Amino acid sequence: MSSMGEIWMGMGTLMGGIMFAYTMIQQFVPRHVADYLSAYMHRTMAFANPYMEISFDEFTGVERLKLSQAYSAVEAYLGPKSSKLAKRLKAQIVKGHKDLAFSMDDYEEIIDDFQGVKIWWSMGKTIPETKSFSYYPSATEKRHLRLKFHRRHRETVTKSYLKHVIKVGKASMIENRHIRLYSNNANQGYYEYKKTLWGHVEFEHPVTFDHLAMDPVKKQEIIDDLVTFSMSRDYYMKIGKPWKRGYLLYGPPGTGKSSMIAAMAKLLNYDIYDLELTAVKDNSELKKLLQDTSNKSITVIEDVDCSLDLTGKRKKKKKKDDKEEKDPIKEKADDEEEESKQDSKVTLSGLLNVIDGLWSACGKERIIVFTTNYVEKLDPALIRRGRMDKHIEMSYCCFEGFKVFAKNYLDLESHELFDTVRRLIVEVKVSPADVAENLMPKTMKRDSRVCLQNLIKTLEKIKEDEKLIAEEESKKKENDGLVME
Ligand SMILES: Nc1ncnc2c1ncn2[C@@H]1O[C@H](COP(=O)(O)OP(=O)(O)OP(=O)(O)O)[C@@H](O)[C@H]1O
Repeated sequence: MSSMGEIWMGMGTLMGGIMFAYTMIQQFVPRHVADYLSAYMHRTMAFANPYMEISFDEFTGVERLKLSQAYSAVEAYLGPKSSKLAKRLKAQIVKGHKDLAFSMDDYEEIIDDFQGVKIWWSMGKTIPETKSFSYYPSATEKRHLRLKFHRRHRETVTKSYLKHVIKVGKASMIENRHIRLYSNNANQGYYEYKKTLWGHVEFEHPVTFDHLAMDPVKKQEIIDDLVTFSMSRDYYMKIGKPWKRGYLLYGPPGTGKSSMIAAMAKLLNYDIYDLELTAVKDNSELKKLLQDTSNKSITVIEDVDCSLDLTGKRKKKKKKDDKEEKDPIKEKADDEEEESKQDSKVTLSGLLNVIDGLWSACGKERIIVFTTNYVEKLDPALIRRGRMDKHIEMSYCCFEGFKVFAKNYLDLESHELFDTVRRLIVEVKVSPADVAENLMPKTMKRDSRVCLQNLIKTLEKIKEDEKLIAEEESKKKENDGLVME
């Protein structure tokens, strides 16, 4: 009787023979026959192979541009195991951690153990065949993590082990999470491999709600609203509404709208997606971009009045330095950029669909924020309650707001400075940004007198500007009168 070893050897020779014959046949038979043979071959191989495999691709979606959450969770789960078990590792520095973070290198394998079941994990990648030579990695080079196990453990692996992997991985991702700031025009690299829908950086804005100078009652109301939203999963499920909320922040320049968004993200630990509408080609690109945002995120459209007009056509954003002389080359480049923006065809209805169309129900825990300096210019449809659930006016500070400034910046022993700042903020209504700009004694080690002088200069400039505006207006009125006569 043949031994087990002999049987396996025989099987091996047989499989090798089949493979050889299969390769030869493939070259000479018509395509549809080759496809049929290929499927048959795989079934035969699978029958003989006692192991099963499951793959996790790095990217998902039709165009394979969306980072797979399952892949990220598995990667996070395998991280500590890889650093102990793998022989070839990839190392990277992670913000906020002293130690390097390790992960498995390409084509490396480690073995995991779960309730006595052995699981092999390997890291692989697919490189598409390219005909031309390139120095740069291909855009379509995609990684995958693959696990292999004996098929008698199918139930254990698919029902328990994978649940365990995803749970542990997700917990580790949350623990090591840093807020990211995504932007849709940051990653338009020259090279194909660099192009993705969103580019991101770590979000390091230091502002929190404690730093925001505004009416404390209003501030607390906003905090409560945000926290309630983030904990209302069951409520949204019960009433059958997508778990999302819209905020409209409006008010004069420099009154803290961007700072408020940063404080919101910090409070909830959400990523920020800064959507530059003028860089979006059309409605379908807008949809793709929004579909590619993650849960627990804030999508921001700043100065929405400048990005889209009420008929859905594009408007030029007013350049600050219109009156300044410009370098002609830079001017040409700017004009070209502006023209390309004009080519984009995002419409008002496209934007409305993005906010409350069918697809928007796909994500969870999403906030959308519009900011504007001119709320009256916006189409009421865009900001009606239900779309933009909460309208927040950011304005010049009241006395309570001034107290936050005093706490943030002032040397409280300098009564002269204290009084001037109070007057500027509460009475003259200088924008918080202008005041903040001039009040940095703690950080900049400037003495109070310098701050005071700066503030007085700011005040004088404001008065001068006001005088100029008044003069221009009266001249215009006079001219209008002459024309009438
Ligand atoms: N309410 C505020 N509380 C504290 N600091 C503020 C406030 N408003 C403005 N600042 C200061 O002014 C700077 C600019 O403010 P910010 O960019 O948030 O204003 P904004 O309303 O978004 O302006 P814009 O409309 O011009 O975009 C901030 O970095 C901060 O230092």
